[in-house]
Amino acid sequence: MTLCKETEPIKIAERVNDEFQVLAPKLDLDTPWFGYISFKNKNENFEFRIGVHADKNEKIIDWHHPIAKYYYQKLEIGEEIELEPPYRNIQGAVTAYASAEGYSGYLKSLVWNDFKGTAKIIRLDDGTFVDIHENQNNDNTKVTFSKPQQEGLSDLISLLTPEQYELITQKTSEPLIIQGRAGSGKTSVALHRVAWLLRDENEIQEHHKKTKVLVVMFNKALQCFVSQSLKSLNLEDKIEINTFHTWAKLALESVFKGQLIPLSYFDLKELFDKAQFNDNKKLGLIKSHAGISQLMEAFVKAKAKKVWELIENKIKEYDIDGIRHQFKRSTTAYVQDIIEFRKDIKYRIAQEKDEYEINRLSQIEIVLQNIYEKSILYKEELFELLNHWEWLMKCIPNLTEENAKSVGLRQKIIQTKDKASSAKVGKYIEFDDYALLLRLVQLKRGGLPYGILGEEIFKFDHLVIDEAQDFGAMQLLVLLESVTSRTGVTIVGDINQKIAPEKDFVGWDEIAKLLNIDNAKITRLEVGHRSTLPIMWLADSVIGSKPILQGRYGIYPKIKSVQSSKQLKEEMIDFIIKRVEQCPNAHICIVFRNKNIIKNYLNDLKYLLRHKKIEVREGERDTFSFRKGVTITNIHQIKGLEFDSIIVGDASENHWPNDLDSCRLMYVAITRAQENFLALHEGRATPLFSCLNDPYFWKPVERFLSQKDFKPVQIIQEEWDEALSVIDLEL
Ligand SMILES: Nc1ncnc2c1ncn2[C@@H]1O[C@H](COP(=O)(O)OP(=O)(O)OP(=O)(O)O)[C@@H](O)[C@H]1O
Repeated sequence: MTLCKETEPIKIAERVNDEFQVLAPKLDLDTPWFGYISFKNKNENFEFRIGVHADKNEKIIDWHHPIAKYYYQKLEIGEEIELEPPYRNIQGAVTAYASAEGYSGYLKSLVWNDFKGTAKIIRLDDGTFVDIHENQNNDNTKVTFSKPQQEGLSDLISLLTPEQYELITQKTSEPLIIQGRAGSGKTSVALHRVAWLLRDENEIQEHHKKTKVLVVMFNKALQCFVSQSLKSLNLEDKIEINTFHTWAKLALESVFKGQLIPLSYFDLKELFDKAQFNDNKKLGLIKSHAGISQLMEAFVKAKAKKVWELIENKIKEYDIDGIRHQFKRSTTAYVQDIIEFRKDIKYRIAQEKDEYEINRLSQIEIVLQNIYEKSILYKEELFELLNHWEWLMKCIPNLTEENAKSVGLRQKIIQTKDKASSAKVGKYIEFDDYALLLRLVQLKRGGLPYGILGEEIFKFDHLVIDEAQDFGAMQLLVLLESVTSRTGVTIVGDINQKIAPEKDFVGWDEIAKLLNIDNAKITRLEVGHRSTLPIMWLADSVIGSKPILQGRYGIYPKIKSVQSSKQLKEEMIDFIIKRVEQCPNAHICIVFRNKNIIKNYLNDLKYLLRHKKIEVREGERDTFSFRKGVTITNIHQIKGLEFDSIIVGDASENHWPNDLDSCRLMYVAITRAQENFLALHEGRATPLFSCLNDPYFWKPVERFLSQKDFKPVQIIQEEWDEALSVIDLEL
């Protein structure tokens, strides 16, 4: 079916709708294709439809195809394109391009661009099509259509901006570091990049035993949210996606085979209280300092030297043919070297017939086995390392002797809990020890062990770190060492959303240094796509960031004062009922900074909304549900997530004073909202919203939104120079 010959956008949408109904059942997709581009030269018209999957018979190319690049580049109508080989015979001027979104085989929306301009057509619930581009206004309730239920990151293959497309398709010869505004698509770009790389056989070979791509984040609920989007990206079962905590725990369990017991925050508190030890948070922080890594490296190097001297000494009388000299002696990975050495000796024994030779080699094997067993006492070595206060002071700048000694004492309390009298340490560790132990294993083995016997080393081909701002230096280092090449990494984050204040973020330049590429390109994504422009404007003002006038129109965020908690609940109910009437699939999140009051609201709201068939539930870690309805949760659960609407239920000064942590947490809360943001407060309002007292605060947004198409006005340098050039001076 040719679309480019039709000139009426509504008719085009109807034709696409017919096409979708025929193709969708066959291609088994909501949206059989999502992108369209046509171009024309003197002799020919070319038309391409772009989909997630190619279908030759239906003339659909997939989004990896080189021609799809022109769709993503959002060329100007009339712009000439000439394809690179082998498609050189395809060339002409762009006549139209469009993006389409379907739902259950029907066209849901179509953005059509041709020489007449842009049309944005949507299908209403009654099956008719309207062009909403012409009728845009600030009220998102005027055009009613069913927003589909969203249970994971929405699929945006069709919507990628040219900048996002370029990042996704960047080769792995360079690491990708992206920082950017909330909702600018960082997580989405990282996942699409993995999907892109997994399609390209030259980049990542799929491994038949273990997945070769690791995606790590900090927040459990975000991991669940993102996991729900993997199917549409064709990434299900192809990647490992985990929180750092779970990934590190699993990795350590395979090393220690059940000999580790992590201590919770409460266990630690009890331990320190009992020992009358002041658990100074700062002391815990020392463990995630990059200096410890240098110390560890020096420590392992020294051990390696000693161990090889010992091996030399012990086996020289049996090693008449100098086998020991044939083996690799890495500066740090001596445990792996011993494993290889022992494997070879075992092989020689198996081949040998001569009894004397077998005995001789067996003696060597016994020595190696004994030394190997003593070399994998990682917990004991960590204990030794942290109890050397002089070493700690050398590697961590400005560390006082008192604090250095306290680090050791603290470690003693943890690691000697319930230990057997014959052992140096017990089974207990704290969360920060995960990274330290893994790093120690990596140094001594050259990577993390893998395979039934644990003798092989496994590395990922590609690593994605999401929410990088919440990782400590040691955790980042462990992750970066788990990937084959440091260029095979995608790291994304936003310092304004740092909600783990106890960890010092190493900074973007430092990450580039850790990657050993000091000049690595750090890309910044500026446009927030999740929230409307008014919501982003407020969020940027809360963190004092320079706002940008770009984005979707929408209604203004509200802050309301209430007199009692009864009235607060009434306001919530009123908001929820109205919003669900407008948008039945909306997922509304009520968020509190104070975790302890959630249960109280949960029960009351369940009761008050019982007749409206609106589900109310608590959101917590991996039990977080992303279905329509109401989720009540605390601020630390929602980073990276998105909701139709956000209500902050305790927006008073008590809970949200004007400090850095509050600013960042409030920024996270505001930017989770796609359409609506409401803050309610009993008592004095948080000073974070004082910008709203400025009568001019919304003026720039109002002016911008009143423009017909919301493109920011760009002034190019020449225009600027020309406008300001002074030719005659009237003196
Ligand atoms: N080019 C785009 N067009 C339309 N929507 C987009 C685009 N890019 C991203 N989005 C949408 O914006 C939302 C935010 O995307 P994503 O979660 O990837 O951003 P983020 O930068 O990781 O956000 P945050 O920092 O807040 O976690 C998602 O719903 C995503 O589908």
